[in-house]
Amino acid sequence: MSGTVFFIFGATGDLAKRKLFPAFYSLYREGKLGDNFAVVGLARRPRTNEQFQADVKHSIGEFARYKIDNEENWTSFVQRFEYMSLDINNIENFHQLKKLTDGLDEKYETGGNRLFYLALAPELFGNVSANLREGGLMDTTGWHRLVIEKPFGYDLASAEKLNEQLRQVFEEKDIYRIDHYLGKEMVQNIEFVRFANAFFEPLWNKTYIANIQITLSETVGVEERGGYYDQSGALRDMGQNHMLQMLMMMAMEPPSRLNAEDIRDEKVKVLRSLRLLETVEDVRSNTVRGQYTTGGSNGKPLPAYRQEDSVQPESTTETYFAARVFVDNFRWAGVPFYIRTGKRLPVKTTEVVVEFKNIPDNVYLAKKHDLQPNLLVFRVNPLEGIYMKMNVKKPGSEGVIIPIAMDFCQSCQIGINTPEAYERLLHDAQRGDSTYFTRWDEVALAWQYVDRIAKVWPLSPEDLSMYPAGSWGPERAQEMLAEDGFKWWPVNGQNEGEVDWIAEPKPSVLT
Ligand SMILES: NC(=O)C1=CN([C@@H]2O[C@H](COP(=O)(O)OP(=O)(O)OC[C@H]3O[C@@H](n4cnc5c(N)ncnc54)[C@H](OP(=O)(O)O)[C@@H]3O)[C@@H](O)[C@H]2O)C=CC1
Ligand SMILES: O=C1O[C@H](COP(=O)(O)O)[C@@H](O)[C@H](O)[C@H]1O
Repeated sequence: MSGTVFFIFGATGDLAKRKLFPAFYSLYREGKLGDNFAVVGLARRPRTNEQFQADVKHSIGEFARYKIDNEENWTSFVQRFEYMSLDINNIENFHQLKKLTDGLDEKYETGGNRLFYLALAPELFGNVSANLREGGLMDTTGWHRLVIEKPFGYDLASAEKLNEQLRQVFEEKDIYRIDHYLGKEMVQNIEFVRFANAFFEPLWNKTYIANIQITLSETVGVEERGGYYDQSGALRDMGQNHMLQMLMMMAMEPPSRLNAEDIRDEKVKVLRSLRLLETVEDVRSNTVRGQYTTGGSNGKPLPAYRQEDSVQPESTTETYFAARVFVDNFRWAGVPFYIRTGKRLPVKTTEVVVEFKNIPDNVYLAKKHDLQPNLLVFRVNPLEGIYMKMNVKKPGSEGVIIPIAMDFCQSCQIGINTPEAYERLLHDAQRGDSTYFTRWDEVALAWQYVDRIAKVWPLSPEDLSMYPAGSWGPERAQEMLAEDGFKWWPVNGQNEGEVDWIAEPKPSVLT
């Protein structure tokens, strides 16, 4: 592993505390950081190195996968963390940072390699990159990479502006735009399951697949992020990035070579094939939006979105979003991809369901009453695994067909040792692998798709449906699938009060 100085801009913030410091520790424990590294924490508030190291220890104690159980090992890790108080807008601070870093390069023999991680509010991204150059931090012979958090812009125009600012300092190949869903084990697994299995690969098309459903449901509300979220909403917060990324992974063609550019080329082709929602009516009939009102979960009352901190009392921001998306290419002609996400839904889960078409008319189908389609389900979060729903003969019966599940629960087997998304992504950025980061053309095309929807929504304010916190969101989302003869399949064994089919399958009786 090449030597590296990591810079965490926003080192006193929530992301650094909950995700980044624990990720560093896991990578260190697994020997993935090498010996030649240092971490510089940067934010405005004053901290001594000792205070900062104590913060890092606290964060790791609370959030890391590994316990701190060896004092010598811990000391060798934490002494590499230094803190400097820096204001993004103060160029003098960047000159001081250069001096500090030149010393660290020498001390840890990093070869001048620098990884700048911006765990900051997006409006600061442009200034940081300009000041990195002005402050001389790019003047070394090693590599210089920028890791940048989402959101990347608010719409296509603002994303373009930000991209131009970054490109004045960094080449595209050195910009690592984070979408943490791409760091999730099961999202990465999609392409392996698809392309490494003879019984899926040939079926992965319009002839055999009826529809694909992607659900990202959350039980939480907007927590402390009301100010940001009220400007953003579910479409921009989750739709533009995580949901379209998963859709791309499901729909892309196999890449010719397993390298970052070839894989991302294939993903981009999916975005280019998305059927744009051209007219107001297209948007209205293919999207659903909602906002939670007061409700409850497990007997606990929950406030309405409009009562949350930093949210406008008359806000029309959507906290729920669903859409019917078409990928207009040969493979997917006519196959709907349904996507939905929302806050304050009944369960926290991310799942992708592939519903296969019914088998051709044969003796079973001709006599069937309640034969259910085969499903392949990717469980992404919080459970990780894959299950398949199949039809089999009920043991001991005469022709009773029951659906059964073949369930591979990866997280049950690997448990707490599953690497966190941020660990993988940090490690990939250090070793220069940008496969699971979003390239500029992906970001731009995703905004182009989302912008059209966002522009049209205000024209039909009556389409914003209110749903009680703790429910499954607007009824219209069920109707949208019913129009096509489909329904949302239960996620995590729950949906609209249905009985979990795994627990209590309804038999189809052959007469
Ligand atoms: N938290 C999360 O789980 C997630 C966060 N993100 C994204 O990550 C980024 C950071 O989020 P989060 O950690 O939650 O935000 P926080 O508000 O918790 O932290 C912001 C950080 O920025 C620093 N900061 C603010 N202004 C300046 C300045 N002028 N100069 C230097 N430092 C400054 C703050 O420190 P100080 O006040 O001391 O200067 C603080 O360390 C955002 O882009 C967010 O959208 C993305 C996904 C998840
Ligand atoms: O990017 C975001 O993701 C989280 C959900 O992430 P998960 O890994 O917990 O599923 C979401 O809560 C947040 O609003 C959004 O900004």
